[in-house]
Amino acid sequence: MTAVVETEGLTKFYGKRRGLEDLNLVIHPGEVFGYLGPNGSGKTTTIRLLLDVIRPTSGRVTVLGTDPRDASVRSRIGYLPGELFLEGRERARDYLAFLGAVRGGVPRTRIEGLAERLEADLSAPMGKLSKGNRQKVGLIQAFMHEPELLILDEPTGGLDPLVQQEFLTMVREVRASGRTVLMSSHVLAEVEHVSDRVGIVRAGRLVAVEDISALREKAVRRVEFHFDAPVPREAFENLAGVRDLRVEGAAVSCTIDGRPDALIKAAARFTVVHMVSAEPDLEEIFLTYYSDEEARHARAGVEESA
Ligand SMILES: Nc1ncnc2c1ncn2[C@@H]1O[C@H](COP(=O)(O)OP(=O)(O)OP(=O)(O)O)[C@@H](O)[C@H]1O
Repeated sequence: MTAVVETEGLTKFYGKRRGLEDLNLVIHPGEVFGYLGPNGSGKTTTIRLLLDVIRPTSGRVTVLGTDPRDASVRSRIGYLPGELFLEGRERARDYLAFLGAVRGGVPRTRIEGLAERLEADLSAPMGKLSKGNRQKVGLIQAFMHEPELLILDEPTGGLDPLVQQEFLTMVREVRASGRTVLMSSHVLAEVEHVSDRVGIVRAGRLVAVEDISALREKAVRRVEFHFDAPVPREAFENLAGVRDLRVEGAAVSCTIDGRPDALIKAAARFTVVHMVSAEPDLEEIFLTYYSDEEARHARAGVEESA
C-alpha cells in the first residue's frame, strides 16, 4: 500500500530558527491523522512543506507518491490554510464557482450542498465575511473537488459546536470513501473523535505517534455497578485491570486500567440495575504523557550539557 504522505528526515530551518527537524512520518491511505502541538511547534511548517509552499532545508517528502514540487499533485489535494485571506467585493458563491471551474469543474449543487451543511452564507462579498463564514468558505473549497488528500490546518477554529459536528461528519465521510485526512490542532479534544492516529509535535520535533484506540486503552476510568441484590466482594477481586475496588452491598465501584472485559464478565453473573462509566479523559492522558516527554527531554538536555 503506497503511503499518502511519507517524510524522511524532513527538516526546515528559517535561517537559524528551527521550524521542523528530522520528521519521519508515514500517513496511510484512508486514515484520519490528527497532527497535534502547541503554537509554534512546527505544524504549519510541516503542512507548507507537504504543499511545496516552502522547501526543506534537508530531508525527503512525497505526497500521493509524488514529489510535492510536481504541480500536478496539487489538484489531488484539498487544503485549508490556518489563516485564510479572502478579499474583495466578489461574492463567496462566485469565488467558489470560479475555483471549481479551475479545478476541472465542480457541480454548483455540490458547493450549495456543502454550504447548506455548514450553514455558510455565500451571498456576502468576500471582504465582508465574518470569521466563521470565512472558515466555512475555506472548508468548502477544500472539500468540494473530492480530493484524495485533505490537509486542514486548524479547521475547527471559529465554528460553533453544531457546525463543528457537521464538519466532523464530513471528515468521517471522506474516510469512509477511502480518502485521507491530515488535520492539525492544538487541542486533542477537537480531533480525537475522528482521528485514527495522532502525532504529537513539540518544538519542531515529532515526539510521539499514537493510535487513538491505544490511547483509549491506556486510559484509566472510573466505573460503578449497581445490582438488584448485594454481591460478594470475592467475585470482583483480582480481576485484570481492576483497581481501588469498593464493594458496598449491591454497589461496586472501581477504576479500570485498560480493557474493562474481565470486570464486565464478572458483573454479568449478577443482575445489573444501573451502570456508570466515565468517558476517559484523553486530554488528561495526553497531557500527562506530554509533560513526561517534556521532563525527559529537559533531563536529556541537562545530561547533554553536563
Ligand atoms: N516564515 C518564518 N520565518 C521565521 N520563522 C518562522 C517562519 N514560520 C515559522 N517560523 C518559526 O518556526 C517555528 C514553527 O512554526 P509553525 O508556524 O510551523 O508552528 P505551528 O505549530 O504551526 O504554530 P501555530 O499553531 O501558531 O500556527 C516557530 O518557532 C516559528 O516562529
